[in-house]
Amino acid sequence: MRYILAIDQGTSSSRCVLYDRQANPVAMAQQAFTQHFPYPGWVEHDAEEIWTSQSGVVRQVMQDAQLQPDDIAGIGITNQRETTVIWERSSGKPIYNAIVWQDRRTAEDCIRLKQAGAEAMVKAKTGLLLDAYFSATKISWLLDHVEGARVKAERGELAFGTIDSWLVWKLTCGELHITDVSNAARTLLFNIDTMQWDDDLLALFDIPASLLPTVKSSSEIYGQTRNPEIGAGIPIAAIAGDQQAGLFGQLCINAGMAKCTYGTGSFLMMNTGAKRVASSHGLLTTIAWQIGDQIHYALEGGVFVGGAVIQWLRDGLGLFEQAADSERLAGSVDDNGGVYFVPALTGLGAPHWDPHARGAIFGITRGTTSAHLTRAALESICFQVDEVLQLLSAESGTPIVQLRIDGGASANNMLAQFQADISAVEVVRPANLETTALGAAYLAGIAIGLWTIDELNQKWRIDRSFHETMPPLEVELLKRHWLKAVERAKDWAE
Ligand SMILES: Nc1ncnc2c1ncn2[C@@H]1O[C@H](COP(=O)(O)OP(=O)(O)O)[C@@H](O)[C@H]1O
Ligand SMILES: O=P(O)(O)OC[C@H](O)CO
Repeated sequence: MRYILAIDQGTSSSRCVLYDRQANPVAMAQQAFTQHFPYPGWVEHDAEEIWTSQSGVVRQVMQDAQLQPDDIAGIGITNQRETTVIWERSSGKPIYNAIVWQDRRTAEDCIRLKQAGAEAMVKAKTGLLLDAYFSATKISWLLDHVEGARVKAERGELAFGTIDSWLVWKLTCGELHITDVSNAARTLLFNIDTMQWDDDLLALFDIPASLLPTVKSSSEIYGQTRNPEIGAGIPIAAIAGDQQAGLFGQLCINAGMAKCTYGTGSFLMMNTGAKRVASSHGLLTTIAWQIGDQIHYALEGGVFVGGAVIQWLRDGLGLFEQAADSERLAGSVDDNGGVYFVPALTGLGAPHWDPHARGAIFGITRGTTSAHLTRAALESICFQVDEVLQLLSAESGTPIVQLRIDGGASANNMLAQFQADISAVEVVRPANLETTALGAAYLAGIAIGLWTIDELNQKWRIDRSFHETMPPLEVELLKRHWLKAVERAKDWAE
């Protein structure tokens, strides 16, 4: 019996899931790690702690299932994207904490580059926008602010990687410095037409090419583990960014299929097949995956605060004890009572991209209760997703009729029903909600020859699907108020 091990390195925790030959999950371990917030708007992780938490859960799963390295046919890696690590090639030590995708410290740098007219080129080559979210300005910041870093980088002594590269480096004890196309496509340095690191972009951000990893496909045997903490000789067989792995794990394998992950943020992604669809409304064009020489592109919209608004009601306001209690509380009233909550707690992502927007609650009256507030918060997750969904349908030219959902907040039936109502789509929740790890495992199993895409497609199992029931006039009224609220929350912070 041989197993596939999926490493899922997320923003708040490191997870490991073990799958058997039929791709059934058989063991799982998870460990949270420290979030560092040194200044307002800054978010860092200790890259060494990422490794120790990740290797810890891998060891735990192997122990629980009583496995030796020989029992594992391959490892698939999936990871929080854009988060930037630079380390010394000789010692393998990071020169600074990892700068996390949520970190806004380079927002002003991006504004300056935009004012200098760089955005059109960046967008044409990368499919992305000039925003602090992506890796490039984080790399420049590290080179400019860590003493001696730029000189060392120019001498070829440093390596840059997103979290996948860092994990592969650690797994192979520095033998491999690689990434895959789906992660490279999030750096602002990778040309998604030529599928190469781009000299013009490297010059724009003043980044030496010697820092960069070699770019590989998302599903192939790159090499073997060498690290004694895990065990030697296990093939590393897949790498994909977590949203792209989620799209694959949801088996959205054909053009036009879309998924939404409702986690801390909400991430919508549509497979656009071999076609690169450009957006003129703030969506991102990106690479979904490469298998063999076949590349799938995707159109994406990321909403920064999704389930996190429920966390805030729980931890910041103490309205309930568990996130799941939000469903009962919100369900205790018939409607939102005219309350609209714009959860722009860290600014607004797609499609507005307003770093200066802030959270705001509108329509409060003397009759407003915690139940209305909670209902408005849940609805806000869906309104934000709906804005992206409508744009995805319009810009891709393929109206979304079915949305496959996953992530922690997708367990909330009220949320799923409201999404179906306001977006007029069938919302489908699969039986296995760990789609990110599953996608990484699928990609690894394909590389090893354990299964084919067609076989995987047979494994798709639905937990529940939700259909629209709300009268169109009511939907229109709700959306009109939502848009009014969003406009008022914009451009607040100075
Ligand atoms: N039943 C629920 N209803 C609404 N929100 C929920 C529910 N369960 C979890 N959440 C929210 O989902 C998020 C956790 O989802 P998860 O997929 O684990 O996130 P991540 O991978 O981003 O850490 C939290 O922000 C939490 O508030
Ligand atoms: O770790 P997650 O699930 O919050 O995902 C983070 C995304 O990859 C950021 O782009």
